[in-house]
Amino acid sequence: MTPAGSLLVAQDLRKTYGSTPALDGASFSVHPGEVVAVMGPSGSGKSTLLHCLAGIVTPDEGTITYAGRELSAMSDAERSALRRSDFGFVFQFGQLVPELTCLENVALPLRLNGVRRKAAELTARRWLERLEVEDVAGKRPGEVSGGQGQRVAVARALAGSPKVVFADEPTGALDSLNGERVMELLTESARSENTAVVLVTHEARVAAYSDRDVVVRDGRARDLEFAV
Ligand SMILES: Nc1ncnc2c1ncn2[C@@H]1O[C@H](COP(=O)(O)OP(=O)(O)OP(=O)(O)O)[C@@H](O)[C@H]1O
Repeated sequence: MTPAGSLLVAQDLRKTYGSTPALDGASFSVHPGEVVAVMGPSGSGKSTLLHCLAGIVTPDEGTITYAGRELSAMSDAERSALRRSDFGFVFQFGQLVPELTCLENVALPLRLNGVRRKAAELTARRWLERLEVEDVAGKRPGEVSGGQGQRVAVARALAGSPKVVFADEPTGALDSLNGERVMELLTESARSENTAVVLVTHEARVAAYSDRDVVVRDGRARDLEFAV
C-alpha cells in the first residue's frame, strides 16, 4: 500500500485477545477528507481495527501513523489529547451523556478543548441546525428519538472540527429512512469540512456513502477494488 498523502496509516496490525486473533496483518490508510467504509462479516476484526486506528486499543504488532506521528510513540496522555483535538466518534448507541442536554452534549468536546461556554454553545447550536435537530437543543438524550439522538451524536462528533471521524455502525439502531438521512448528513458535513470518515458497517446501503470500501476478513483488510 502506498501511504503517500495519507493522514492515517496502519501497517501490518496484529492483535490477539487470549487465543482469539482479532487482527492478523491488517493494513489500512485514509486520506484527508476521504470517506472509507470498513466492511466484513461479524467477528472479522472491523471494530478492533477502528479502535486501533483511533488509539483506543494498542495493537500487539504493527504501526499506526497519524499525520506523520506514530501512535505507539506517544504517551497515554498525548494519545488522549490527540483524540480530543483531532478525532470525533459516532457509535451505535449510548454515547450521549444522559444528564446533559443535547446542546450541552454537542458543546462538551469543545469545552474539553478549552473553548469558553458561550462560544462552545454557539458552535453547538449551529451544528444542531445543520443536522436538522435544533428543536431538541434543550432536551436530554432520554427525551429524543433514536434518529434525533444519532443526529445529535453526529453534531457532537463534528463540532470540534476533527480531522477524522470514526463511526462504528452509526445507523445500526435506526430504521432505513433515518439511517440514510444520518449518513447523508454525516458524509455531506464531513466532506465540506475536509474531515476523513472511517465508517464500520456491515450494510452495503450504508457503505454506498463512502468513497472507497475496505473489506476485513479474518483480521486482514484490503481494498475492495483490489479484492475482485
Ligand atoms: N475486548 C475483547 N475481548 C476478547 N475478544 C475480543 C474483544 N474484542 C474483540 N474480540 C474478538 O476479536 C474478534 C474480532 O472482533 P471485532 O469486534 O473486531 O469484529 P467485528 O468485525 O467488528 O464484529 P461485529 O461486526 O460483530 O461487530 C472476534 O472474535 C471477537 O470475539
